[in-house]
This record gives sequence, C-alpha cells and structure tokens, in this order.
Amino acid sequence: FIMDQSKEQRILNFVLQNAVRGDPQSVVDTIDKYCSQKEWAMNVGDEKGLILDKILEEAKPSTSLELGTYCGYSAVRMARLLKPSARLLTIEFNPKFAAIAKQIIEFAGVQEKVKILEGPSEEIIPQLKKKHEVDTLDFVFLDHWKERYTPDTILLQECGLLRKGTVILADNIICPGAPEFINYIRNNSHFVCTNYPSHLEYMKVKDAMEKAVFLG
Ligand SMILES: Nc1ncnc2c1ncn2[C@@H]1O[C@H](Cn2cc(CNC(=O)c3cc([N+](=O)[O-])cc(O)c3O)nn2)[C@@H](O)[C@H]1O
Ligand SMILES: [Mg+2]
Repeated sequence: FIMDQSKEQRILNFVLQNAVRGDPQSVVDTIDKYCSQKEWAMNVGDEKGLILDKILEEAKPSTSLELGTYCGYSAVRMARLLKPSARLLTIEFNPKFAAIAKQIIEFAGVQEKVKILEGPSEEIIPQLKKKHEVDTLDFVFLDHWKERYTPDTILLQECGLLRKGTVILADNIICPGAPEFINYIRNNSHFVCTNYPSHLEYMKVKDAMEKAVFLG
C-alpha cells in the first residue's frame, strides 16, 4: 500500500519509473520534479544545487566528502561533475536512507565514484585515513544535522584531513540555520569565508550556503 511507504521510498520509486538509467542529470531533474510538485524533501535542490555545481567545478576535487547523504540527490549531483578518477565519500547514519541512496546512486550510474559510509559522522571521520585510504580532502559538503557542522569541522582538522585550499561548503546557513557554525568559521583565522544567498529547496524561503577555504 503506497501510503505505508516512506516519503524516501516514494522518491526512489518515482526515480526508478521516470528517470533514465545511467543518466545522472535525469535523476537530479526527476527528484527535483517530484519534490517541487508532490512532496517536499530536504535535498539541496536545483537553485542551491547550481551554486554547489559551480563551487565543485572550481575546486576540481579528487577526493570529496559529504556529510548527510539522505536520498543521494547531492551525491549524484556532485558525482556527475567529478572526473573519472575522482572519488566521493558520503556519510549517512540512517540505514533506511543509506539503502535508498545506494539504489539512486546505482540507478544514476555513478556508483564507481561514490562510496556510502554508514554510521554517525563523528565515528566515521576518524576512520577515513586508515580504513578508507584517504590522504586529505579537497572538498567537503556539510548537509547533515546543523549542530554537527562545527564539531565535525573541528574533527576533520584534528584528524589531519584538511589541507591548504580544502573547500568546505555548508548548506542551510539561514534555514534551518547554523548560527553556531557561522560564528565559529567566520571568526577562525584559518578559514576564508564567502556567503552565497539563495532559497530553501523548492520554497520561496530565504536560505544561504557558506564556503570556507582552509588556509592550513
Ligand atoms: N551526525 C550524522 N552523521 C551521519 N548522518 C547524519 C548525521 N546527522 C544527520 N545525518 C543524516 O543526514 C541526513 C539528512 N539529514 C539532514 C539533517 C539536517 N538537515 C536538515 O535537517 C535540513 C532541514 C531543512 N529544512 O527543515 O528545511 C532543509 C535542509 O536542506 C536540511 O538539510 N537531518 N537529517 C539524514 O539521513 C540523517 O540521518
Ligand atoms: Mg540541506
């Protein structure tokens, strides 16, 4: 019975039935269509997605990390722009969301570039070097619990995962908001910050993204 399904399962079904297998752009467009016309969901969406695209293309990352996979919308969006040898690691602790994201990432055909790491970010980040063969990160997308943005940014530094020039991009600076993170990162002399005003995904509500480049 359809209404027994979760919203995330309905999004997956809509992708499987309406997107083109192996075409990441069609997967991104299909999720945006569903979430703007049928059910709102917390994907970064198309307006902020274009900001993500531009900053990712400027960074040309070999190794990227995402915190908060959810259904895999931003993982597919980023992977479609990565060079063939580049890798995206994405951390998700909700197993139901991770399972849906895995199917959406595979349907889009970007599974060679994307690895979903299941578990809480605070547990997985310290494992990245030894268990997941990461040296340093070129790009980090923060889109998980807003109160984790600061502690996880500090944890990334403590684990030696940032290098001079690492780009950190954070979603939802205005809505739901990450005031503590903004206070931390803008007053930290090791980061150069840029704000990108936009709107909450699929809504007319104001939102913004913040880019923070690590100076080493
Ligand atoms: N410490 C964590 N480690 C790993 N995954 C995590 C962690 N915290 C949340 N998640 C996962 O992120 C996914 C997405 N998520 C993101 C958030 C926080 N983001 C939002 O709450 C949000 C909320 C709105 N909104 O309410 O308008 C809009 C947005 O763009 C948002 O990202 N909560 N869950 C979920 O699957 C969750 O399991
Ligand atoms: Mg978000």
